[in-house]
Amino acid sequence: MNPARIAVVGVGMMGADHVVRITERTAGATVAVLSDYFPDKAEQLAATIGGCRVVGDPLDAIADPGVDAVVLASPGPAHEKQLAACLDAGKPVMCEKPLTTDVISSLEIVEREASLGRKLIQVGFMRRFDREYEQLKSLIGDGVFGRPLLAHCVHRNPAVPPGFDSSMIVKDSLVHEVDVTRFLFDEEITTVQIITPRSNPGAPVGVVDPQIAIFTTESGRHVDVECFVTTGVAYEVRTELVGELGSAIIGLDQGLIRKQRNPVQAGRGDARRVAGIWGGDITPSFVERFGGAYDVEIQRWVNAVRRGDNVDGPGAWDGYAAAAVCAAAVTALETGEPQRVEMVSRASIPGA
Ligand SMILES: NC(=O)c1ccc[n+]([C@@H]2O[C@H](COP(=O)([O-])OP(=O)(O)OC[C@H]3O[C@@H](n4cnc5c(N)ncnc54)[C@H](O)[C@@H]3O)[C@@H](O)[C@H]2O)c1
Ligand SMILES: O[C@H]1[C@H](O)[C@@H](O)[C@H](O)[C@@H](O)[C@H]1O
Repeated sequence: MNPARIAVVGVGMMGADHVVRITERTAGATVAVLSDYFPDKAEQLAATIGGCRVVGDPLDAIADPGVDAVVLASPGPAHEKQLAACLDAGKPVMCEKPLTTDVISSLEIVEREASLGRKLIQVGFMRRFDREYEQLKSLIGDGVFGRPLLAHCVHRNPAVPPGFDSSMIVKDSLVHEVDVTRFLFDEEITTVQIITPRSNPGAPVGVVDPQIAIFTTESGRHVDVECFVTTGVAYEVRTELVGELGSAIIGLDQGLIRKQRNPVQAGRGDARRVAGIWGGDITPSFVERFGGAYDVEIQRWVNAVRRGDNVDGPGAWDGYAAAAVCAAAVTALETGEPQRVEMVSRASIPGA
């Protein structure tokens, strides 16, 4: 089978990382074309990897007959047009989150893809490919903790780029916990509230940081998230899942830590930690924390592309659902009131 010929559109931090990933660590794929709003940037990167062409206009890169599939790592506002071009060309695309930057255009993309009868879009919610998140998901599937009841999440960044505002904490950072909630519990989020404690003096002027988000899901589960993006410390992403019969936490550099009723002494309220100690390293950024997850994400996507299958990772619907929750969360942030998430039903779009 020939390698999949990939165009990478947008070669900034994330795009350049994917170029190295595809070139050095992905089987069955080759970077054929690079494209960026600043072609010089693409030229410089192309010179370091060799064997690929630079195409100035991203839409030409997508339509290029020498390209089988596209990695979109341009900024969110560029995604709508570029995704539409991928659908028009019938090419699979791995689109970094967000799908698009608003709910209406996200829904349009869902409808457009559904009308083709093929799943071409994967959204870059890489946590679904992280080993620890996969372990949490399997624990739920195995019923080890009975039914899951709630989750507590922490999402801390040492710093954010210039221009990052309060709503971007929702749309750029909290969006990952939105997807984690939907992934773990397999149901939609129905309400969202944002609580704003006293702001960190180290946050840029006007940026409301930290934020505490509270989600309620269709079946009444609760998820709370501390999103704090200017800690000045390190990159910390933790999720603790609490079920009827026990709990488990990931993100402590200890692997998954489980607490459950002692099977021997069950009934006496006894609990034991199955593994782990406190302490360990904290990753400096998402590149280290989720490097393995990005590798798996891209490899599985490439495998699906080569088989000619529908992509099987998080798709356009997941991107739309995340956009709908984030829109409600931004309103919740602005008003201080809990908000209902407004979404169309999936069943109303055949093929979505
Ligand atoms: N999954 C994750 O953990 C993760 C992490 C970081 C960023 N992201 C996402 O990746 C995308 C890129 O983020 P980044 O941090 O690499 O940003 P970046 O600013 O470092 O890179 C973006 C690149 O796109 C180029 N560009 C701008 N407009 C363009 C256009 N219309 N067409 C093509 N190229 C264009 C820029 O010149 C730049 O080189 C965003 O959607 C972001 O949300 C995801
Ligand atoms: O764009 C990044 C990226 O999505 C990271 O995974 C997230 O942890 C950061 O908060 C966000 O700014």
